[in-house]
Amino acid sequence: MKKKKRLAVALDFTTIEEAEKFLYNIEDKDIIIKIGYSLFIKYGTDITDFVKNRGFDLFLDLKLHDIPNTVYNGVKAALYTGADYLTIHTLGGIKMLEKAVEAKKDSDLKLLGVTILTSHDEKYLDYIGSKYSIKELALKLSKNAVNIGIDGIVCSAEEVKQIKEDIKKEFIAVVPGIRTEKIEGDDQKRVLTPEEAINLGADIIVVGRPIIKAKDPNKKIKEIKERIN
Ligand SMILES: O=C(O)c1cc(=O)[nH]c(=O)n1[C@@H]1O[C@H](COP(=O)(O)O)[C@@H](O)[C@H]1O
Repeated sequence: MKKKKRLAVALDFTTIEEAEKFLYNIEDKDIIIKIGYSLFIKYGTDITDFVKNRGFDLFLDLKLHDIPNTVYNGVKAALYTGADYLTIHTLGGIKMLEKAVEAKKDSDLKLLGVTILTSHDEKYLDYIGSKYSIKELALKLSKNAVNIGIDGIVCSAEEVKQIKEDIKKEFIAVVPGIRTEKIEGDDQKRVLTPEEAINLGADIIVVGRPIIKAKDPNKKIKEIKERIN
């Protein structure tokens, strides 16, 4: 059986040259590469093809959030990239999620429903007028998404344990907001370490800056993998 990859590296560069240079130097192929829209908007399938052709699993992070018909077409379009994973916002609502599931149909694409971004803290609840706590809201959104047929959810390590315990159906729990040390002026609010996230139930952790800005990214990948295995 194919070994499950537990580390997704967020390739949050702004030019394809930086991304290519980074990937040429990466020794470990046993990782997932996440491409967000900073690269995808500019380079489209040039960047996704590059990731696939180098043998990495492709995590396309477009966080779709729109009317159902537009998201349906967006998911259909994403299928052409050969992505293994694609993010959509669970806050987009039930109809939108249903259309996303319909669009991916029998393909191998795994849809990941983002719950509450790891850069938010409780202040966000006031902003959206939620009567729920972040934990409650993330759980509610995850349950809806998984019931509709979304393959996985994205949440912080703070919520993942309860979400894993409360949802009986099988799904993938993806956890960003991972830190090995403090980053000055960090925009992330709900963060934990790689091993904490995995011990709390994450199936995949997403790590960006701690790896791509490391002096030696290969060493950092190795260190994180040792910490989660
Ligand atoms: O969907 C995501 O990947 C995502 C969801 C979320 O709640 N928080 C979050 O940080 N992410 C992404 O995960 C990556 C985290 O990067 P670092 O904060 O640099 O480790 C970024 O590419 C974010 O866009």
